Amino acid sequence: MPALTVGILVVSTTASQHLTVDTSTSALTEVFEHVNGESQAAQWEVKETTIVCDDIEKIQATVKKWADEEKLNLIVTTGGTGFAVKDVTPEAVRPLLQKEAPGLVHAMLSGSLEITPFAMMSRPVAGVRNQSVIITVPGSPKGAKETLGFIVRTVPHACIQAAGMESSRKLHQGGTKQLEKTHGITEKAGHFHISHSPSGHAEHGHNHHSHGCGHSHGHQGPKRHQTVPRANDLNAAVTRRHRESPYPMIPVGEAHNLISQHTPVLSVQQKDVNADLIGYVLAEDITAPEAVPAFRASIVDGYAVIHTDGPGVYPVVAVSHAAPGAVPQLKPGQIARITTGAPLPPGATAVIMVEETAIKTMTADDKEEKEVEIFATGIAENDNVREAGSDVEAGTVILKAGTAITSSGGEIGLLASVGVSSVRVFRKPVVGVLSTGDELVDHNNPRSLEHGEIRDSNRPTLLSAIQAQGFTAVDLGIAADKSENLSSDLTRDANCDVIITTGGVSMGELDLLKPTIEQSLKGTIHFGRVAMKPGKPTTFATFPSTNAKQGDLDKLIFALPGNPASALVTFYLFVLPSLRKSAGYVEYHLPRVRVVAGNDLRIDPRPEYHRVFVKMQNDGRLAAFSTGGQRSSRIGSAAQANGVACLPAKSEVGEKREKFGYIPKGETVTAVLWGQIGGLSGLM
Ligand SMILES: Nc1nc2c(c(=O)[nH]1)N[C@H]1C(S)=C(S)[C@@H](COP(=O)(O)OP(=O)(O)OC[C@H]3O[C@@H](n4cnc5c(N)ncnc54)[C@H](O)[C@@H]3O)O[C@H]1N2
Ligand code: MOO
Ligand SMILES: [Mg+2]
Repeated sequence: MPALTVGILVVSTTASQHLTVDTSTSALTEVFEHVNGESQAAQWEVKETTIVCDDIEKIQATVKKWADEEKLNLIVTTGGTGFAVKDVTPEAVRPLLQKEAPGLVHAMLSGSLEITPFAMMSRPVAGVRNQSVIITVPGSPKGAKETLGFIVRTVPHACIQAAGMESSRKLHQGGTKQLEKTHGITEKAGHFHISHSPSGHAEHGHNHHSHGCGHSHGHQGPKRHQTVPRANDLNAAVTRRHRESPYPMIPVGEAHNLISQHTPVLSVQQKDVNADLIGYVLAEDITAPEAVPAFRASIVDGYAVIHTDGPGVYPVVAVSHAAPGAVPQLKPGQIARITTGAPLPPGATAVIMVEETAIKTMTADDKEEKEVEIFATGIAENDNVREAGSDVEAGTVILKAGTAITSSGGEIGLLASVGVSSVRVFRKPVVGVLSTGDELVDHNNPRSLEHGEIRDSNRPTLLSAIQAQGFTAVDLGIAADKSENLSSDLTRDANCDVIITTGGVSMGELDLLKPTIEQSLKGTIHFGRVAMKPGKPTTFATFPSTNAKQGDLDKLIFALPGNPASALVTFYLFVLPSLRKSAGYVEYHLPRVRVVAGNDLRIDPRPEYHRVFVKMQNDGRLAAFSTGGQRSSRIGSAAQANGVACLPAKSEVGEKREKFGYIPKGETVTAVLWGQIGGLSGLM
């Protein structure tokens, strides 16, 4: 798709007066950038941003300029959609719309209502003016971001149609093909039909929105996909099971959004400052109770002087060591021996390094210098002096809320330097790991395997990865492929905030996780399939907690595929960001970098996450080398991998490449990193 141009109009009287308070523009820009990073998604270019006060005429002037003159593809206003007297954005935008878009309004409201009932306090409008699609999202950066997130992957098609783009037919078909593949959505005579149901009885699609009755139908099943039938009935015979997955295959980006939406940030606790604080995120700004240094101190070993005295021979009248205690006053014509970090004698204005001096005379016992000659010339006031508070001023904020305590030691050191011994941080989630499958045998069971048995490699893998990422991992063992076992094992440790299971989520008759979550745990499955390789049956659900300590927070379940490489890749791509969000991380997704393919990388009908080792090259670029065979069962594909190269689906790479079957060596692709980048070996 060509880049679609966007204008972001912040409607806020405060922000229009104090430009610095606007964080909505960057929050919305981030959403577009995030989507740009998804290989199969539309590309957005934020072309215009401006801030106006809550004034109908000003709002209209900007929207008209962007729609009528600049012909931007999408105009997003944020703010002024509430019920306050000053809120006039819908009143300003509505008369400008030549066509209204109730579908977009519905999508924004229904998505937001699932997050907070306060969404009903927003009065969005949406529609088309000339060739521009216009939407109005709420003012809070969080709300704005979430609301935009609900439509941003679908709205390109509206923009392309509204713009009557030359290639719209072709682009649109391409786009629809993608939607069809990932959502089960098809377009017939301009209407979208959502056919989530393999049995064909749930063809609701757009009429869902067009009854005009203003409420949704009472379908059972996952909240967000209201046309999805429930998982297999636990008590039904195998002949009654679904023969096609009832779960729509959603794009990876949508899976990330759903996980973010349902991942709570956990409560705040007080923690001591020591090595156990690593990985926690501060829940408060930390103000320095003490200054560093607390006194004027020397930066070098030498002699404290009065700088105006200049070079010459001076009597050594005192000694100041880096030790507690008072130091006598220095008078003009006198100097004092001093060590690095020791307090300056009152009256001293600079320190001369010992290397720039010589002993002139000594005390009678020859043990100390009596007079010293200073050679240094051009000494300025405060040379080699650390003023009190010059590293840290008492009362200033040294670390802001949202800062993660890293293992580098820097943050712990800073806190310790000002005498902070405990801080308020977000609680980290406790993560249970349960393997499922009758075929599993503990990896350390010394007996040899019987026919059909395999070693449980997922549990030690995930327990290690969770622990290495700084979270508490609880070993929930192996559950047999029986629903009663699964539900009792899933609820066994009430302290777990998050449970990761592996296996039992695909189409086999013993794949019982999904029905168990829905029917026994009364949980909600937010998605049950993702368009990716590996990881297609990745399932994300929440269920009510019975642990009073966890308040009314639901527990999260990541039911990962049993295939070992699939389980580990989906752990990094989906579970880890969620754990980090719960722990208060602001940047909770894994870092992405652009890399050169170090080998030809085979492409698949699904977007593929190819395990690679990313390493710096002699030319200064990063290159990604395949770890070899990428079959989902081969956990060896993750050994020595520090991330994955994100490869587009075959259908996304153009006809020539599609035939070719791989991304050639030397091509640039995006990689997601979970380990340290390899460098050039050798000294700096
Ligand atoms: N008819 C279909 N079959 C399959 C589909 C499909 O769409 N239609 N999807 C395939 C994909 S893709 C994957 S991935 C797997 C996922 O399977 P499950 O998550 O249901 O997992 P299981 O069936 O229980 O096991 C799959 C595989 O993994 C081995 N396994 C399980 N647990 C462990 C463990 N703890 N350590 C090591 N290995 C484990 C298990 O023995 C199986 O070999 O489904 C495909 N099928
Ligand atoms: O989606 Mo599966 O994880 O390819 O083997
Ligand atoms: Mg299975």
